[in-house]
Amino acid sequence: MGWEQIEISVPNCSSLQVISFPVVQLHLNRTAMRASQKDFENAMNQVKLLKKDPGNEAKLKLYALYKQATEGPCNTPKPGVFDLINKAKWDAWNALGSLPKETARQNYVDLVSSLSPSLESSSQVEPGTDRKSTGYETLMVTSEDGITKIMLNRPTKKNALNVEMYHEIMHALKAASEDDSAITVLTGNGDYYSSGNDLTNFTDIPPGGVEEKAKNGAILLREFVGCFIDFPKPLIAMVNGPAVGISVTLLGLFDAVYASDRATFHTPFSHLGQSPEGCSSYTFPKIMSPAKAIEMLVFGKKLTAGEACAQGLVTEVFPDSTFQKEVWTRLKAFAKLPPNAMRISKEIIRNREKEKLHAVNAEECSVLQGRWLSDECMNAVVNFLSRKSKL
Ligand SMILES: CCCCCC/C=C/C(=O)SCCNC(=O)CCNC(=O)[C@H](O)C(C)(C)COP(=O)(O)OP(=O)(O)OC[C@H]1O[C@@H](n2cnc3c(N)ncnc32)[C@H](O)[C@@H]1OP(=O)(O)O
Repeated sequence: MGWEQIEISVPNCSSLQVISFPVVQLHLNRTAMRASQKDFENAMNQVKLLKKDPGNEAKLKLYALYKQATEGPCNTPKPGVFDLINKAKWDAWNALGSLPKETARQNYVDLVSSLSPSLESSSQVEPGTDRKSTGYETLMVTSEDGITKIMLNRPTKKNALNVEMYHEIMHALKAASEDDSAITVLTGNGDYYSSGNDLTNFTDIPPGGVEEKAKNGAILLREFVGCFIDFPKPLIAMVNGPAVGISVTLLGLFDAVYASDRATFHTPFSHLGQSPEGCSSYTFPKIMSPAKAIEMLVFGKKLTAGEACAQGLVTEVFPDSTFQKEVWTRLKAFAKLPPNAMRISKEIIRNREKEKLHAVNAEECSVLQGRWLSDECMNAVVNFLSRKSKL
């Protein structure tokens, strides 16, 4: 690891002290952080180029965010009262509590950018533009021909949804609901549509323990699913490959689902000691009959694209070789229709169900919060993470 000495004066200590500040972090889990490493490294390099000393407060904040972003919440013993430098560093890090690593990384980049306004980070958007195409760590978002495309972009992780991705999808949906596009499309980059919830989300336990983790997860999930329930424009899923877990259940909230014949649809909730979400406990029985919904949601039966289409979950299936071309041609034609008429028609079709869907969402999240604390769930996650089991 490379270290750069940064001088810092500590309150109650008259002399200038020196702390070591990591500028290269070779110990990072490179795979997990790959998407953000460039911005993060750029920001670390920018720190070295600062013309003015940012002051102790900012330096401690940078240190704390760096540690949180790379190691997670502070869990080292508190230094003694006379160890002033290390105590100040520890206090700053510890004050970040359970702030997610991804947020800490972004805050670090933002802080560096605010300290050096002339040095723009590559993750920053240009003035006057929104976050389309740039600024997302886990998504590629573009807007063209009246269509906003939100592409899940963690192909090496089969587009598993980590905490950052949940937040970014909510942000992208909000932006799409306000932009001038007529329709919005969600799809995946690479061979998968999505492998569902990132099971490593369960590993980052905050100081409040697993109960706090489960509570925060339920709050996030409720807000996330709520964005799909309330999305005002036609929302279309282009299922380019296998879909698992929450990426399947949410499909019941889309207005059309087009699938490649390579796609499969799998909700192995019982195998994972979990229970259905995404309003699927309500939408799936309505879409495909209670018995078929139970085969999927309770027994974890995996459907082919053809089967999912026969049961009404998928609108139409296309050969993989022509999937992109055929679906985009169709979507471009849809996007030329009068946008207000489409929005109003969607509203009249969906609105009377909205209240019910929000109630279902709340109930599912509350049940899941309990499930996440069960031995059945914890064992399933541990088995996956220790590579003892896959779907
Ligand atoms: C705020 C919380 C909200 C929670 C909402 C509740 C949501 C519930 C669900 O979505 S349940 C579904 C959870 N998903 C899974 O159980 C899938 C687990 N993954 C697998 O079983 C397999 O990875 C696979 C079948 C999807 C693909 O298998 P294979 O083709 O053999 O590829 P790899 O297993 O080698 O995967 C490549 C790479 O991706 C990582 N990865 C894949 N899926 C996930 C995942 N869901 N979570 C975390 N990581 C995942 C995998 O570990 C490999 O990483 P590596 O190369 O080893 O670093």
